[in-house]
Amino acid sequence: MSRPFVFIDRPIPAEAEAYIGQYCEYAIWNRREKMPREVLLENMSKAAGLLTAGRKVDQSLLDVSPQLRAVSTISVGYNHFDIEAMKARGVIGTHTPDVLTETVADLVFGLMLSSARRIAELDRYVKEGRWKENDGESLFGVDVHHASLGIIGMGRIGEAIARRAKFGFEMDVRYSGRSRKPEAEERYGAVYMSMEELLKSSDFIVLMTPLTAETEKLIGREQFRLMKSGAIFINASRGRTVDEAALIEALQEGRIRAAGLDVFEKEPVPADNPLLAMPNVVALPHIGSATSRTRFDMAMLAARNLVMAVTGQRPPNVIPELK
Ligand SMILES: NC(=O)C1=CN([C@@H]2O[C@H](COP(=O)(O)OP(=O)(O)OC[C@H]3O[C@@H](n4cnc5c(N)ncnc54)[C@H](O)[C@@H]3O)[C@@H](O)[C@H]2O)C=CC1
Ligand SMILES: O=C(O)C(=O)CO
Repeated sequence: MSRPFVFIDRPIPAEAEAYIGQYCEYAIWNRREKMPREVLLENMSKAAGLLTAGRKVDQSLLDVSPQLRAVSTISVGYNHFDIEAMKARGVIGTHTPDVLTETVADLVFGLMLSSARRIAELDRYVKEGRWKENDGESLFGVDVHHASLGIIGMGRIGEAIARRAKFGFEMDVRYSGRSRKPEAEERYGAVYMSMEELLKSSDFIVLMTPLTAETEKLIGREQFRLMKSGAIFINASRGRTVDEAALIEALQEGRIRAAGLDVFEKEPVPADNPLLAMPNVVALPHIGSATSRTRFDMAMLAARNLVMAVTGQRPPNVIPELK
């Protein structure tokens, strides 16, 4: 039987590339710069599989990919997949859940601690030689331990955040969502409540949902108005789950104390985004899963998913909507 041809649209670890090479013919775009469209078109015209991390898989891509049977993304989020178009064409979509859960939860805690204790802001202050200006109180922050934490999106990562909150920081955890999560209630004492109640009562609010039609701009002007005065808002989900203009307004008006953001409406975030000029905003370049080990594990899992899908086996990580 001839080996399937797959296209890898970004550099990946040598081990993942070698693994794919054991089972498939492949081409790889091994450079950091933007791929010319002709390269994509040429490869997709014959590819049975695509390994990517965020490329839009929509009708226009499917139209130039007549042989395509599977797309494997090196991410747990798959909002770049047009699920209906993939379903209609019978294209399998896989992602990389679980392997990044703890790494992302660590980063969320980093954002919480940095926003509450002003770590990034005061790091700049010391390095700029301004320590001598200090009058004590102007450097005060707020405590993370024993504070209340509202998690919107109590999934894999949400639970890992709840575990750290409960056992590491003795926080009072609450969550909202479409359904109750009895394990999270039992293990972390998480209290289920409406989003409105959660917003009104939490010192920290962490957004950890996938981006879907339902969660797009889930947090907007009305939701920021409901938040406790002095609340800290953390987003490590996707930029578009938040109405960024409303977030900017809430910060400018001092309705909320601070924000910790790993994701933005537009990425890379433009240098003139007002959020970047705010000392009480911690801004990171979408690095939730970015540790060497986790990125390696994600690439290996995505490679396995791809190989299984294009060699006629059922990969373990087909996205739920396409199962
Ligand atoms: N910043 C980063 O680098 C990373 C961001 N992410 C984002 O985090 C998301 C979550 O990942 P996992 O926890 O693995 O997914 P998951 O599917 O285990 O959890 C998502 C949770 O959100 C809940 N949810 C969905 N719609 C909701 C709504 N309207 N209100 C409240 N809850 C809702 C779901 O019921 C589920 O419990 C990913 O889809 C991705 O967008 C994931 C990894 C890294
Ligand atoms: O996995 C994801 O969804 C990311 O955003 C990057 O790890």
